[in-house]
Amino acid sequence: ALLPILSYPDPRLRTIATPVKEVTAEIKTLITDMIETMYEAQGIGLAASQVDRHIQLIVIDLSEDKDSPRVFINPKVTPLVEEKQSYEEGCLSVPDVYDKVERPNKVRIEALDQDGNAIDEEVEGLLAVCIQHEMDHLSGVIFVDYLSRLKQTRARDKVRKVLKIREKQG
Ligand SMILES: O=C(O)C[C@@H](Cc1ccccc1)C(=O)SCC(=O)c1ccccc1
Ligand SMILES: [Zn+2]
Repeated sequence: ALLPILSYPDPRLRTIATPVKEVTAEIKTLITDMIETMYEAQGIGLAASQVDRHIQLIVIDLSEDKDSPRVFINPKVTPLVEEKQSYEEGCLSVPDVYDKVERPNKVRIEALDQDGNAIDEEVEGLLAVCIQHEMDHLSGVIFVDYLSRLKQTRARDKVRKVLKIREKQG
């Protein structure tokens, strides 16, 4: 099922997500719904926080054919290099706003997958950027928080406009 995505500056996006204790059937359904919602919204990632579920769960799919989703439960990210790379980020909770954010380009990701198997990988490039962007969501951080006050104000105005247009489209 498609889930509603919270829009900036909704305060619920600032909630700190809690660890997943057990991958229940309900959580497996949530994972399926998040993947469907991510594809429909044309995103490459989605954090549970964005669909108002405050548990440490992320889905990502960087594939061309949108047919290889990855699930990260209770993820932990450790930067592996000092230098930062800047990347033009977007966010499904801040529609039509894109801006550069600097992040470490290579990170170690430790997590569980939906079957409870351990994930422990070194990743770089867009996957590293996306994982750090999603991890921020689980800590109540949104990428516009890294931008200037002026850009944050512009982002709020832009989201308001986009939501009005979407309302009219019904
Ligand atoms: O809001 C989200 O978490 C999804 C977000 C993930 C993300 C995209 C780009 C950089 C970091 C994190 C999106 O999928 S935004 C929409 C999108 O598909 C996209 C935007 C910019 C670059 C590449 C993809
Ligand atoms: Zn986002």
